[in-house]
Amino acid sequence: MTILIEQPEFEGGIGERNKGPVDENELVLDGGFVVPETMPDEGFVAPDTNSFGHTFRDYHVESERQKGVEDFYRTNHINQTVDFVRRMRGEYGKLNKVEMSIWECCELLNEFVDESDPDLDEPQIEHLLQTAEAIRKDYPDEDWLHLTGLIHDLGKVLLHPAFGELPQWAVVGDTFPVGCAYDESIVHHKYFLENPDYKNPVYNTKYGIYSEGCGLDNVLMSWGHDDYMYLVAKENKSAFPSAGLFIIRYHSFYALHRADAYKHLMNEEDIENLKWLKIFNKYDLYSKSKVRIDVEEVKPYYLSLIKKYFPAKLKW
Ligand SMILES: O[C@H]1[C@H](O)[C@@H](O)[C@H](O)[C@@H](O)[C@H]1O
Ligand SMILES: [Fe+2]
Ligand SMILES: [Fe+2]
Repeated sequence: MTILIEQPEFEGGIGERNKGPVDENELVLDGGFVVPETMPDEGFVAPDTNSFGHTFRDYHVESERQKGVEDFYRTNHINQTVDFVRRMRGEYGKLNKVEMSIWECCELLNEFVDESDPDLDEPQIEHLLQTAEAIRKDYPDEDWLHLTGLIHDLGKVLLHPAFGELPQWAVVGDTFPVGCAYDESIVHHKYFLENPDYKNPVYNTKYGIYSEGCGLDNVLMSWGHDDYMYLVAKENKSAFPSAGLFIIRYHSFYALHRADAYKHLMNEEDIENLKWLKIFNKYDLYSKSKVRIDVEEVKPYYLSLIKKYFPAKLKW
């Protein structure tokens, strides 16, 4: 791994700002993948409870961990503004922090535990492999989807000192559009009241700075591991499909893929890609368990996928 640059300053004064109108990137649909209609008989079975014995994504259960999660969302919702997102995209979109392979990044994540997650407190590499292996059971032929499972959370590397050691609220948790009204279905919605954009008439309407059917790639999402990994995968990809990029960018956008909010911003391509995202979510969420994967055993398979879809070293 080559660390190219010292970490950027986090508060204020970050690099060039994205001043212009929303300048997001194009998602080109490959159209090559058709969602299979039948499922194999014996596949991944989603459990009823998470690794703490609670139902999944229950943000109101009484527990020590849940208090931390609620605290996390309070800070997240207060600070994720249009200005903040533009600043982060401008800075991290340069991809000039580190050069390393995908597998090196998986290993870097070993030390981090996600404070926003009520369902899992294992190191992240476990979660990546659990997700990928669960998908592999049910969709053995969709190797790009296995790889998506492996890499979808790699953006959490923003927590690492080489990436500016961003605070958890700027890296993990559910995501949502900024620049238009925050939908009520977003977890712990009440904390948006203290977000300066909440009172800004340019941003607090149904469409805000967007328009009907403008396409999600034109929408600024709250900043974190999803958007960052999307930028990395998009800029470094050789053969990785756009459905995979879509999953990476929106996998934490539960208001969309679980609550059907923000549909008015979607275009035709988004509607197609959402089918894959909904499939993916099952494995991302319900594979969270205490069952450990033997990393050395599955490593050769994932290295072969990485080689097929990405260059040996990526710019991060
Ligand atoms: O707590 C989790 C976690 O950070 C995941 O990586 C993210 O995708 C989820 O949406 C979030 O709620
Ligand atoms: Fe995630
Ligand atoms: Fe995940």
